Amino acid sequence: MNYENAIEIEHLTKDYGSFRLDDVTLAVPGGTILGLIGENGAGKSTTIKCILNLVRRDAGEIRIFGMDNRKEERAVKEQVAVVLDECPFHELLTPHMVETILSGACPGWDSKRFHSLLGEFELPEKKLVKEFSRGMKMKLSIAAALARNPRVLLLDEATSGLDPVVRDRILELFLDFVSDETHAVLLSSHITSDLEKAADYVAYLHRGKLVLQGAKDELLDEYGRLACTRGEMDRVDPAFLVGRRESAFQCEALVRDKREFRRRYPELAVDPVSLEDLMVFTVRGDRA
Ligand SMILES: Nc1ncnc2c1ncn2[C@@H]1O[C@H](COP(=O)(O)OP(=O)(O)OP(=O)(O)O)[C@@H](O)[C@H]1O
Repeated sequence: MNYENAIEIEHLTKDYGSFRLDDVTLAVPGGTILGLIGENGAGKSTTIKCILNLVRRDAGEIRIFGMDNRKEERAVKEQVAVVLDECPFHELLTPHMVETILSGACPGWDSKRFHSLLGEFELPEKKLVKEFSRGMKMKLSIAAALARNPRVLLLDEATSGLDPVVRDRILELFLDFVSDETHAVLLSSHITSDLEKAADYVAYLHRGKLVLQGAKDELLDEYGRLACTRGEMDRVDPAFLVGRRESAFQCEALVRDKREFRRRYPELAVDPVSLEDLMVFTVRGDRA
């Protein structure tokens, strides 16, 4: 791995007994957004907490722009801002008070940016956090994270409480953020359509293991969706198929190596896939 990478995770393992995050290796190059997808309990938050050192890993290495996240924890913390699915600010604070606290505590704090984001997100500066809706709390957390002027943004389900219009604007802000190659975003989300819009890379965690990862456009290009009769499906080389599902009327499966498949079976139609198809069929394949 080279140090153009903003985040490097190598062989990360965390064993909780009943759950094991198992040998996860991934990299997020500078200037890009990686979408971390996976079902509930797949290990997305555990991965993010390991990057932040909030959870002690059992094995593996994590580097932020080449800095070891344990040996150089302080320097790493200055470069990384995080938005978790819970608002980190006390209920009795106002955005104005949040700014007073964070401007003193965070060396790179950008007051102008914070105020402009508060304005854009229509967040009242003098209202108590406890009177905020879930979406308003999320927006405040995102505004505070961006105003810290980090190089790396980690977002754990940070857009899930937001309406589509606000989510769209926030994705634009993230895309804007990574237009600087010294920045990067790792965004975990169940909303795969958001990742389709914004992510350059996708990593799919399933039961603690990375089952799929790569450049989003390449993954969407490599796979296809096949719907045909059982007789047709039975003729297909199973090596092409992921997560076959049958009903009384038709068979469905994800097809890997779509181009080669089309060459071998020109009579069978293969449709484009979404990230959601990739998730659902891969899990189905695992259960089969
Ligand atoms: N402190 C802990 N002690 C024991 N097990 C834990 C602990 N924290 C998390 N786990 C387990 O680790 C597994 C992965 O949890 P994690 O929160 O990383 O999943 P996730 O992919 O973020 O899920 P979700 O999409 O539901 O937020 C779960 O089975 C969870 O119960």
